[in-house]
Amino acid sequence: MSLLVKICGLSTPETLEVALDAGADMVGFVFFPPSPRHVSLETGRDLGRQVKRRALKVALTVDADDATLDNIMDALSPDIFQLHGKESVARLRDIKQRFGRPVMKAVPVASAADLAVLPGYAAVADRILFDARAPKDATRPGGLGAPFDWHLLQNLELNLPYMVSGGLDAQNLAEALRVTRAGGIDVSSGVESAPGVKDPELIKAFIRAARATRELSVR
Ligand SMILES: O=C(O)c1ccccc1N[C@@H]1O[C@H](COP(=O)(O)O)[C@@H](O)[C@H]1O
Repeated sequence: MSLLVKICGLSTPETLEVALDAGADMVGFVFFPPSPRHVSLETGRDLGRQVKRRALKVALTVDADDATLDNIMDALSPDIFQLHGKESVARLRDIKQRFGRPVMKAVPVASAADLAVLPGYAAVADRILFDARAPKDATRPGGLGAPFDWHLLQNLELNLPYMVSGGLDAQNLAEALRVTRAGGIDVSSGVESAPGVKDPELIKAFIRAARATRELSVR
């Protein structure tokens, strides 16, 4: 299986086009007002139309209620929901049932104890995204450009596809993949010149570096 590359937090037609042209497999749109990458429903609708099946559209939400998800479904019609809050296993089940879309559950990682939630989520989620646990006083639970200790996943046995994120960039992604054996990588800050400002050259460099790791065994 080939490596999945997700570019997250796209908010302009220009940078979305760069990511699609460069061969991103997944493009992520953040629907979380405190984030510098937040997009309105209207912008999400326009960006979603622009994708034209060239990549999977991912809607990133944080503990969103049904009404919010209804609106996102209507505007973006995402291929996947990325649930980046404290959503319970039961909530994942509800969302899958109600919206009929796969869900990728973000699991915050700071220590081995954080992996105890995996059996519960693995029973329902379609994919797991391991991200660095945000500090307690952070304004958002992700998108902070901070890595976690990838060695915590070194001996992971998970019967589900998984991706890693958190502080990845073109320079460190190969090592993250080598250690974690993840099937995909997800980036936001590492392809930006400032929070929320995507840099076309960094997007291209990230995807180029990811494709150069093809010889690594991935899952
Ligand atoms: O990008 C955001 O602003 C964001 C807000 C709330 C939850 C998650 C968010 N981003 C996700 O966080 C990880 C790591 O991002 P980074 O590369 O360290 O900036 C990634 O999955 C983003 O999709």
